[in-house]
Amino acid sequence: APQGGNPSSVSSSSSDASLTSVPAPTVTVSTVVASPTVSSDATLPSQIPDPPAQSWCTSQIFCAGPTVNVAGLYADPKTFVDKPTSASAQSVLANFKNLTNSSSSLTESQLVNFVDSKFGGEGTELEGLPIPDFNPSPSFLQNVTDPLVRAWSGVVHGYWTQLIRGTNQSALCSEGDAGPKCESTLIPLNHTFVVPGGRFREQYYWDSYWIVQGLIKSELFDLVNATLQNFMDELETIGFIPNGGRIYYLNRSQPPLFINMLADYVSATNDTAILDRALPLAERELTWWQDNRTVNVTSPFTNQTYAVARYAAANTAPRPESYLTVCLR
Ligand SMILES: OC[C@H]1O[C@H](O[C@H]2O[C@H](CO)[C@@H](O)[C@H](O)[C@H]2O)[C@H](O)[C@@H](O)[C@@H]1O
Repeated sequence: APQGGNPSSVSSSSSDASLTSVPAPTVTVSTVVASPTVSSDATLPSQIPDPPAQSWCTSQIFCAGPTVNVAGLYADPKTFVDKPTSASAQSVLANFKNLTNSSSSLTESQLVNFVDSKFGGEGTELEGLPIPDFNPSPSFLQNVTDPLVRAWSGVVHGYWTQLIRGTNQSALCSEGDAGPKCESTLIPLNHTFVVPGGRFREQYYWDSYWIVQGLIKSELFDLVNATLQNFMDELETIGFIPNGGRIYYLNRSQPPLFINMLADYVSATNDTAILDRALPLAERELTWWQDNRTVNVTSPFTNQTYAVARYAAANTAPRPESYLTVCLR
């Protein structure tokens, strides 16, 4: 949903013939324009120390280094960190340095101009995708007896068409022959995925567990498979499944529900072939939790020692996507 300011949209819609019985989806990917709460000639607070560098996110634009987010340009600090640069990181950083060197007191409007000229729309590395063979009337709907609830369930079922994303390969920041073209916080995924929506533009770990429950009811099994393939890719390349599909989530996890999603998918489809790849990776995830998130706790009452898994993050800086929210507390 738009989050303040006049929405500027990048839309994609489907004309897939199999969707003729439901309205073709129009997916708004990019939404927000700057809406600072102070006047445009207000100067930025000086002497704000840079967030300390974090080994799990070395981006000097989005995680460490001087941050644009001190200016509060957007109602939601996640907006800025979801904007890919439109030039190489090196040139964006040099430009920012010039700007701060040339003026002892940078103003809000100078910063708005800088961001508008050096960054693209948030989420533009993603694209809305149609659902091939979307069935507007899956069998679970026939079992809903109350006509009002059935109609409402049909509307909710239709929301899937708004939430399907892929990595927009043509907008992806990657190092080509001529060097890096841009920098982005997106963790690119090879397969289609389902997003929670609104400011949550990427795949999330435990949201996907609930999403999978719904996709199975909606008979969208290929999307469940794609969700699992993305998580398996992450287990292979990252070693665990991060909180969400952005680099600023790389030190956080969510409840490890991959194995539950896998079990639900296999029960619903009998696609046991997936297990060849999935089971060793499920083991790898368990080992990661044992090695990285498990502590021994001894009961003062029984003197028994238990291995307890818990959430933890090695972090000494504000969360990039919640920068001012944390700093103003
Ligand atoms: O629906 C996605 C997730 O939304 C919330 O958490 C996310 O936003 C928080 C603030 O930016 C951030 O700290 C957290 O790491 C993100 O996952 C919600 O709390 C989650 O339960 C949910 O998965």
